Amino acid sequence: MHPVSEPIRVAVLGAAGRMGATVVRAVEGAPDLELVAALDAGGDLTAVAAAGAQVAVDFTVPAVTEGNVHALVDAGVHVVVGTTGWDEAALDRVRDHLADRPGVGVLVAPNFALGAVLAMAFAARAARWFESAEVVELHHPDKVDAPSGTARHTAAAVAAARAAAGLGPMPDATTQSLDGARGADVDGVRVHAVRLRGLVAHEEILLGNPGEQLTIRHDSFDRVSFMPGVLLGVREVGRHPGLTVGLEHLLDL
Ligand SMILES: NC(=O)c1ccc[n+]([C@@H]2O[C@H](COP(=O)([O-])OP(=O)(O)OC[C@H]3O[C@@H](n4cnc5c(N)ncnc54)[C@H](O)[C@@H]3O)[C@@H](O)[C@H]2O)c1
Ligand SMILES: O=C(O)C1=N[C@H](C(=O)O)CCC1
Repeated sequence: MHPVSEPIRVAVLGAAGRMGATVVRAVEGAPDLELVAALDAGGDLTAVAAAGAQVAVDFTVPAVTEGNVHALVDAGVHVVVGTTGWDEAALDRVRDHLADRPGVGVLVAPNFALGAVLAMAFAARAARWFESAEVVELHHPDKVDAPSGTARHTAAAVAAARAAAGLGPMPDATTQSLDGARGADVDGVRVHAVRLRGLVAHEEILLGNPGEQLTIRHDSFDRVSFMPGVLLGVREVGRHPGLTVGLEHLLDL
């Protein structure tokens, strides 16, 4: 007889939202996980530790997610964060906080869809071979942040790969434009955000050379696409103390 291990006790923050509600169903459907708390705006964060949660999953809003993480780290609860809007300064604050809480793990991942993580990795790998690279992200119009966390993460990875290969700025003769026409600048990579009813979450990385183009595209048609990655994060975060940024670090890419 194999010993039967106890389920991991999980709390979900933002449980009434589009992603939070999907995560609640995914946790309830996983035999090795147990949902012990589901909170939305106005909920009492101390209920998470009080319910015995070992891992909390945060799909809330950019304005509150960092505060949630610090409170949960103080309570000794591992955190899986899908909420976007993080910048380097906020990530550094969490990293510093975790240095005082050895054993606690926080995973911040802008995209939990396995295909999106692979698209980012492929783009970073291809970037050094192309003169030009731009990112287009396309989302549902209820999204509050732009560009998407995924697009920021992708552009930063493409920029780092270009810098490591010794590539300079991309060709661009634009000297006159309406504000915003050339998109946002993420480490020198242009990022364009589309908001359109009917979409869920989509990204294209366009890579150009004289006479050729490589397009890497990923589409999430349904929020269930994020669930295998979220559940992987829940199962793994306790084995990765400190701060991990990006699901790619758990996928052996
Ligand atoms: N990492 C990924 O794979 C991934 C995938 C989809 C969405 N997202 C991100 O997840 C976030 C949520 O997206 P969504 O579409 O579910 O948004 P949503 O607006 O549907 O849900 C957010 C929920 O958070 C709740 N909330 C607000 N303040 C709260 C607080 N203090 N405590 C608890 N709950 C609070 C809101 O009431 C709402 O129910 C966004 O930042 C989005 O970009 C990430
Ligand atoms: O629906 C959203 O909002 C999404 N946000 C993430 C992002 O900003 O990258 C991931 C995809 C869906």
